[in-house]
Amino acid sequence: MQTTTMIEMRNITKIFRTEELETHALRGIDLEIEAGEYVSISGPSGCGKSSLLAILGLLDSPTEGSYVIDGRDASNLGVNARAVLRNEKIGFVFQAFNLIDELNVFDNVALPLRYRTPTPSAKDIERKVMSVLTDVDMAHRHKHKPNQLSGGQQQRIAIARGLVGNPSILLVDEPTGNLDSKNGDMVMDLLAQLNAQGTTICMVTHDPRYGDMAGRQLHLLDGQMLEAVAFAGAV
Ligand SMILES: Nc1ncnc2c1ncn2[C@@H]1O[C@H](COP(=O)(O)OP(=O)(O)OP(=O)(O)O)[C@@H](O)[C@H]1O
Repeated sequence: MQTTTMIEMRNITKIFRTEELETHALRGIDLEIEAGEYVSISGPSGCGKSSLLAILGLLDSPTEGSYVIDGRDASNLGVNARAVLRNEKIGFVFQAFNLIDELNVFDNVALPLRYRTPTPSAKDIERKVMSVLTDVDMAHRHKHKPNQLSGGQQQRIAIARGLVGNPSILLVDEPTGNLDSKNGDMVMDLLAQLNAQGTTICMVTHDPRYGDMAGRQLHLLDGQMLEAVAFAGAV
């Protein structure tokens, strides 16, 4: 079967430097993620998970190393070029949902499309937003404000916002951290279902129960990949 490589990192290093201190957050990370994979990354506090996710998500650049996403070299892009590529290629889901309280569900989900140049037509935006809201079973709530929804529902809206631009990869950071176990399980089931339908997912979690749901589990320690355990899983 032919596969497409979505993520290709080689020897990624991240060093944070201040006048007195040098912190090696990532030490030579090699990472490949194929289209359709569901990968989890876990590890103890301070091991480099957020630093890696920030580079994967084009929020930060590495000190050294190469990063190709969906065939585009992102290793040495300036801030503006990185932002354009991020909008096109990356969907984010955060622990804290990060929805805008003043906007209704529809407008929250539409946001990544409205930042696009050229901006899609209103009709196109409506079609895409309602389609992803249907995928997460929240179309009936499109006029609600985030504070009128449960935590689990808010995270489903955040997932819809992550998916609306048809990204190459959905980056998910501790998606159940703010949820009770019932809502957490529901969000994890939704991610598994989206992956089964073809969405490529990379999730950072320190919860081993949820790491198990990914097709491949990676472990970070002191800025290095410990092991790569491959399962027949969802791929
Ligand atoms: N902006 C920064 N300036 C200096 N050091 C930093 C910065 N960001 C992270 N670090 C350091 O880099 C290392 C990795 O941090 P990172 O936040 O990536 O870990 P993490 O695995 O996400 O931790 P946690 O699970 O606690 O969120 C840590 O030693 C941290 O102190």
